[in-house]
Amino acid sequence: MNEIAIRFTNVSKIYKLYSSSRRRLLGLLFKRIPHKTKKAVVDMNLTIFRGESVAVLGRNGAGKSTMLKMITGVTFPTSGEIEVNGIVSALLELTSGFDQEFTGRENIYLKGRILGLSDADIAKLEPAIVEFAELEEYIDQPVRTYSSGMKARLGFSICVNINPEILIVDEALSVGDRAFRQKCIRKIQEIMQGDITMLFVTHSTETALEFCKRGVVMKAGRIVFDGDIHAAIDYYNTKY
Ligand SMILES: Nc1ncnc2c1ncn2[C@@H]1O[C@H](COP(=O)(O)OP(=O)(O)OP(=O)(O)O)[C@@H](O)[C@H]1O
Repeated sequence: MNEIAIRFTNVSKIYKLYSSSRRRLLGLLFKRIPHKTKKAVVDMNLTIFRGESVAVLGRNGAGKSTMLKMITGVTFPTSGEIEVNGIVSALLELTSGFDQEFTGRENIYLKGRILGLSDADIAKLEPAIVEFAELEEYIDQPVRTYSSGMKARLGFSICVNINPEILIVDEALSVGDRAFRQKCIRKIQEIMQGDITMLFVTHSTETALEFCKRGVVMKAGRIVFDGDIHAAIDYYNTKY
């Protein structure tokens, strides 16, 4: 039987919009503070099996990032349930969780621990992480001395070298210069040869076709198509 990697059951996410930061703060304490609501994800049901590579297509504001953030635990559903089985690595906010005063090496341990790895496991992965990030000279300097590209390279390198079981990629991601981006794409292709589950948010149907076999099309928070990637792209291009 196929193993479930990710399952959404009747998941909705409703954001509350307040007219000022003061009201937003009060809104955390009192339910009655006036606000508008935005349904970012509406009653979503979706099952992704281990080893599947799924593209999520949809225009700006369709709810794609909200869906990913709920998988990684950055935000929580307002209602419904999300089941996630496996170590998740998200190429979304690559530098989140870094301590600017810590060195690159110390941050590898910091982020590795956040991702649930033991120090012994991280020690084994450390050389590959440093090498891939091309930060040998700087790895023992505080991260605050890094350029934004260097930080992103370190973040990317940690995410792809920890042997994730579920990889979440947002194409908005731009890591370092062109040569490094090519290297990232090759690395993603390489880890996709294994038994990894991948979720790929993209506006590019070409990229979706290159990486994914299944396509989910989202519109206004709902899944409007789910199936073979060719059919999903056809739906997105002609019926969306
Ligand atoms: N923190 C938030 N507070 C309020 N509204 C939000 C928040 N995050 C997202 N939204 C709203 O939820 C809706 C879905 O946003 P989301 O970022 O998930 O869309 P998206 O499909 O990822 O878009 P894009 O392609 O532009 O990245 C949008 O209308 C957005 O304005």
